[in-house]
Amino acid sequence: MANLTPLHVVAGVVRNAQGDILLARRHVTKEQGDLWEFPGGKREQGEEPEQTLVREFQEEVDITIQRARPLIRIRHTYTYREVLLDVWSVEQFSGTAWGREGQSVEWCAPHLLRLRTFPAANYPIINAVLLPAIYIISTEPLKQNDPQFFYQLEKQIDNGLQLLQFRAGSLNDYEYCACAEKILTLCEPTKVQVLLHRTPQIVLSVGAHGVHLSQTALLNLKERPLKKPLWVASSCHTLADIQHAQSIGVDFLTLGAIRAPEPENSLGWFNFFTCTESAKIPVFAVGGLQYEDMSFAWAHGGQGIAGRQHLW
Ligand SMILES: Nc1nc2c([nH]c(=O)n2[C@H]2C[C@H](O)[C@@H](COP(=O)(O)OP(=O)(O)OP(=O)(O)O)O2)c(=O)[nH]1
Ligand SMILES: [Mg+2]
Repeated sequence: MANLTPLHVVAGVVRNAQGDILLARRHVTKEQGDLWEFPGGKREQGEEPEQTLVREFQEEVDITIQRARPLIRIRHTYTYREVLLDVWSVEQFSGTAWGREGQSVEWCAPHLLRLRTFPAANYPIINAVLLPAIYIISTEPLKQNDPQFFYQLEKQIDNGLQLLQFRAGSLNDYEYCACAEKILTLCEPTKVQVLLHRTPQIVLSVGAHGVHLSQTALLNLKERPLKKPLWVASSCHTLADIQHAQSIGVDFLTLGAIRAPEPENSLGWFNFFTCTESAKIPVFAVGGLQYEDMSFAWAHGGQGIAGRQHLW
């Protein structure tokens, strides 16, 4: 008889001082043999996921984990079993990694992760690894050369901005493109990824890093509008939106509003969690959030938080 409970597997993403990520190569005789993986293994009875993570890292790669936080949970059905891959981001560890079970281990630069062959469940996890925990949505510039807007942008870049969505409903396409080009120039030295809340054609014409689709734009699409490695992100409000986003190959999404101006329209953390549990791609919480909400987002299966009022 088929086993209906998914096999709970806890794995960890560890970065060294250069930002490279620890990978291990699964033994050729194991399930998913000869593929690269994030070290980890099956949760044993009575263990909390964090205890599994600590034990598996000790057993497999001789690393002692001091602090970790949830990154993403993905359910994947292999022919032999459904697996719940519970992936953690390791924030503090000690020790020097080596393959205690005879497996190869390697530190891999993030931009090379997509070139490695992993088990099928891992592909959305790679996006979660490549994305930061904060997705900043810009405020509206008043005009194409709004000095206050660019001052704020430079401040954000100095504060470590990594992922930006440029939103400016009041600018026409010409003004929007001029502004986007200036943003891209300012963001280039620190490799900030800039997604445009406009058409995929505009993304290609100005050389941005991807598109952010509104819920309406998402629902009108039948296929992914840009090729990888450009990002395709979208705004979602319901589980049906999420399923559509996944069916066309969206890379990540924002889900909210967690706290809407009218409380009766708020999604809330419990509903957010229900959605992230069935989602197979990274989900940012959005809507009335502040930096202090980050640990709630992580605890409820989110990649992190997105927003503008309080974050920009
Ligand atoms: N550790 C790990 N397992 C993964 C990844 N991706 C993925 O699909 N899996 C699957 C493969 C296996 O079916 C399962 C993990 O099993 P495992 O063989 O690592 O478990 P374990 O360390 O407890 O090994 P063992 O004691 O059974 O030998 O999860 C990943 O990135 N890391
Ligand atoms: Mg293992």
